[in-house]
Amino acid sequence: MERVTERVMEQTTDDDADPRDSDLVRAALGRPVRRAPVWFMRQAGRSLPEYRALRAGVAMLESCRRPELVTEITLQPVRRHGVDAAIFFSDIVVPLAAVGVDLDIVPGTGPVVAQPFRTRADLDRLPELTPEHVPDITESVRLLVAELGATPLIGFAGAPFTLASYLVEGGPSRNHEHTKALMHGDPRLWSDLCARLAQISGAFLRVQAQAGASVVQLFDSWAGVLSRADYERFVQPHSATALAAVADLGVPRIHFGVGTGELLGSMGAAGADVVGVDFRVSLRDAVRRLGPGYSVQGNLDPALLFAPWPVVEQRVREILDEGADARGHIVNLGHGVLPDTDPDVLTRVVELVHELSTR
Ligand SMILES: Cc1c2[nH]c(c1CCC(=O)O)Cc1[nH]c(c(CCC(=O)O)c1C)Cc1[nH]c(c(CCC(=O)O)c1C)Cc1[nH]c(c(C)c1CCC(=O)O)C2
Repeated sequence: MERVTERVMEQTTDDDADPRDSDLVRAALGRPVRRAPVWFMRQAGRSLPEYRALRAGVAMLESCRRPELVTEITLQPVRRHGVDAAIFFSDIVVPLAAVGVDLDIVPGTGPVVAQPFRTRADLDRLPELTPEHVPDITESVRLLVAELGATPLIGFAGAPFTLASYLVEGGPSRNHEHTKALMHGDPRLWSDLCARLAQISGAFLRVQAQAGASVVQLFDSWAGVLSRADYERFVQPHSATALAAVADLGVPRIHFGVGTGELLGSMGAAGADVVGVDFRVSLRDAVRRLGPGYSVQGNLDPALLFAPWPVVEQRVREILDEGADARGHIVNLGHGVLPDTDPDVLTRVVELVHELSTR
């Protein structure tokens, strides 16, 4: 643990109230932290009974558009676990629905698009996103930032590739065959589709950052199904456009995907301050692949949270130790919290990370 504490600075109380001075933001920018920041992807959601109670009878997409509900659901895991960040309660398809795409989030399945996108004419169903499409998002973020005080809010969007895969396949997909067929069969249309999606993602991130989110995360969850060559040719430029949309706002940018061990360097180069690492690659290897200019986020296997506590504890210790190789480390899972996770284990992980990384 020596190397973890070396990066930990003296506790200060002066400007504790500014989320831009939080350990999350500091770690993202490679600055010294008071203690290692920890939060969990999908921390707001089905693993919490208080979430299920609030959501009863309200459809997922509808719940994302009600500011009071969004605020309460976003705050639940912060209160319960004492995590170092809130993640905005929404979904990657919310901006697509906001511009008029006919889709639904089906429980147990995920986003389902009524008419899959396959032809140039389909682009007409994908107008650009303006802040006027999502006034409720601005309102929710403002309400949240007021409630959160010193705790930073992470805004997010889906990356063009992951969004395109839902639009082109029409729903979740194992092989992404229609997406890959379009990408390679009509590269012009693919590029135009992703350019439109990059505008939508970037604008959605910008709305959240301008309303007060302190950090943003671009989720390219399914990018790991691509070779590095295809990623760099067909995807990276569009993700770079989405990330560039908030470059002038000074909010650190996290870029995340699953199974992206071969893509980490290219995902960093798209314009990220932090690269998310899943549980397949050790943080030490990730840092080596990325080079010195990036912080890392990750990478506890969400399934390990079902193992006996000593296993979890040992792994958390290792992750903190490996993360110390990076200029900054945000402790997280390698992917989202699984629905049946015992919430008490998440709370224990937060306590352990804080205990181990506090001087
Ligand atoms: C691919 C993806 C989606 N949505 C998201 C991604 C990228 C992250 C990842 O890779 O896991 C991102 C997302 N979705 C949700 C959040 C909210 C904040 C948080 O992380 O806690 C975030 C950041 C809420 C949600 N999004 C969804 C839920 C579950 C809805 C419910 O409670 O009924 C939540 C809380 C629905 C959703 N939406 C999506 C899926 C695959 C699902 C699950 C479907 C299911 O198994 O029921 C698309």
